[in-house]
Amino acid sequence: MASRGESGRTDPTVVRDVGVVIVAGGSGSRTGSTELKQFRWVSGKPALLHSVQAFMARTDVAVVVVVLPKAYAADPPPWLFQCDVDRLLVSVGGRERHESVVNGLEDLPEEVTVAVVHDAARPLVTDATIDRVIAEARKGHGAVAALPVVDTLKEVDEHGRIVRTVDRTHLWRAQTPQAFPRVMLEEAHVAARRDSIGATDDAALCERLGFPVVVVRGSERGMKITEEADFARADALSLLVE
Ligand SMILES: Nc1ccn([C@@H]2O[C@H](COP(=O)(O)OP(=O)(O)OP(=O)(O)O)[C@@H](O)[C@H]2O)c(=O)n1
Ligand SMILES: C[C@](O)(CO)[C@H](O)COP(=O)(O)O
Repeated sequence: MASRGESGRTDPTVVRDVGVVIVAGGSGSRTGSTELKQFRWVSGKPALLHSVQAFMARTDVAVVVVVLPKAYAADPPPWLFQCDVDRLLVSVGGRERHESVVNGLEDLPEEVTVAVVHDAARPLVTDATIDRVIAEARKGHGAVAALPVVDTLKEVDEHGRIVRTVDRTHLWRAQTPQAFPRVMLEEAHVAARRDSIGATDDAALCERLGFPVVVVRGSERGMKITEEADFARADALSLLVE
């Protein structure tokens, strides 16, 4: 179920084949706050609005589907419409992130051939990262914004004892946006539901089927707001010029 904004304009000369699903349907429990982290302000505006406006600034984006918790999907916050409302749809979130993604994908219009999934919890997404993942998805494979691991990684047991040091040579930290040929992502989610498989990101559902997925360099600005302390970090990062 989706609702479309009212007024707005479209430029018939622009080819808009990209559909973006911004997943904002979570409860943000790890912040310890009762206020939804995706609605809280970061660098002068609600976290979610940063991503909506960033994706709408890309000329090849046909539609942005915002997936909200059920209570908000029927009556979204008014500030959400500070964008090109003609390209905005609102869908209802699911119990798990991957269910929210599926609900958003189902509302993408038929003309969309490239599907992008982005966490509303990553408000400071950069234009360069968005363009990189879309460019790679256009080549027929999945693309994940990511950063190489630069810290030494330790595997630790339940007592806090280090079990071993993990070879980090080929390890990257996956972020979002993640972009895919639409048919690839839809097939991956159908298979995951059939096999009762969940995953913390969309790329994993494609990888398990042997679909090609590459990493593209993301940004430290692409950090995810997970815990309360991340809000101050995001505000500080927002001041950095990439
Ligand atoms: N059922 C869910 C769960 C998560 N998300 C979204 O997926 C993104 C990444 O998830 P996460 O950071 O884990 O957000 P929450 O699940 O809200 O956080 P927590 O796990 O702390 O409750 C967030 O933008 C969140 O809103 C979603 O749309 N639907
Ligand atoms: C999708 C993601 O942001 C990639 O790093 C991450 O897996 C989301 O994890 P979360 O536990 O749902 O925040």
